[in-house]
Amino acid sequence: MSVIEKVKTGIPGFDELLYGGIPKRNIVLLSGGPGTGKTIFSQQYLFYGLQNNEPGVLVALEEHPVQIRRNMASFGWDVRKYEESGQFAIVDAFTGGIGEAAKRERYVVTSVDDVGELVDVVKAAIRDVKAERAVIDSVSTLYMTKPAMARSILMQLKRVLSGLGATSIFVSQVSVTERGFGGPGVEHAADGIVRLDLDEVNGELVRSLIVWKMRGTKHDMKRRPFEITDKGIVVYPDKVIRIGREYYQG
Ligand SMILES: Nc1ncnc2c1ncn2[C@@H]1O[C@H](COP(=O)(O)OP(=O)(O)OP(=O)(O)O)[C@@H](O)[C@H]1O
Repeated sequence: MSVIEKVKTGIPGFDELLYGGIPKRNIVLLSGGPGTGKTIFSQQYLFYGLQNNEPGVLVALEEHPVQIRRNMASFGWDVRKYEESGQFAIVDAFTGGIGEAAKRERYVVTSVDDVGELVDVVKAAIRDVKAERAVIDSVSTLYMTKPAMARSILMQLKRVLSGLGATSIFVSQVSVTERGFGGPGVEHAADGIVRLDLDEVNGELVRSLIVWKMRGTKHDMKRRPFEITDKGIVVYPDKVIRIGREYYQG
């Protein structure tokens, strides 16, 4: 019997929900509304890899690479030395190559509407650093204006990343009230879905997550609370949370 290799996210409390980690080469859709912690979760996943000799690539579509390095450093995740040693790369799919700071970026996608160009640059970055982990933040940006293309865009990226051996998180933005994870095209194409939520309970915002699907492993089926601290995300795998979300989302 072959045992499926797992990739530890390193997020305290989370790997237990997956009985060890994400099955290798899976594409995990990390879905949630604004401010739910998707970016922090995915950056923590990459940095844990770097600390454990697993190179990574971050495809930045939502924020300037300069801002990403700064935000990561604020959690103690300083990626510069890993960029210098060739174990980490940020693909700049944000600036379009415009601006002084953008000129210093090594991997730049000039037209985000051109998925072919994006795929080529991502491929080069993955090969150069020999990435075992990849994050796209966010995939929603790629098909916001052309939802009919969502599935084919996702499949192209999946083929490249999974084919090159990377285990990936695709950040998927959904609106606060949306019950889904980013549309049927992507939800079925992804190997896993993790949903992050922020809900008002008794006048207070409460964070929780649920593993909706994960090909290649059994997984926890309960809604678990988590927190964001100065060191990143901490999940409480032994606590259950009920948020009565069905009331307003039926
Ligand atoms: N040092 C910190 N300590 C505690 N919470 C923090 C800290 N830094 C950020 N946060 C929380 O994390 C949230 C931002 O998380 P993140 O950027 O990962 O969200 P996101 O799901 O990617 O959102 P969006 O889709 O809007 O970009 C902030 O709104 C804040 O509540």
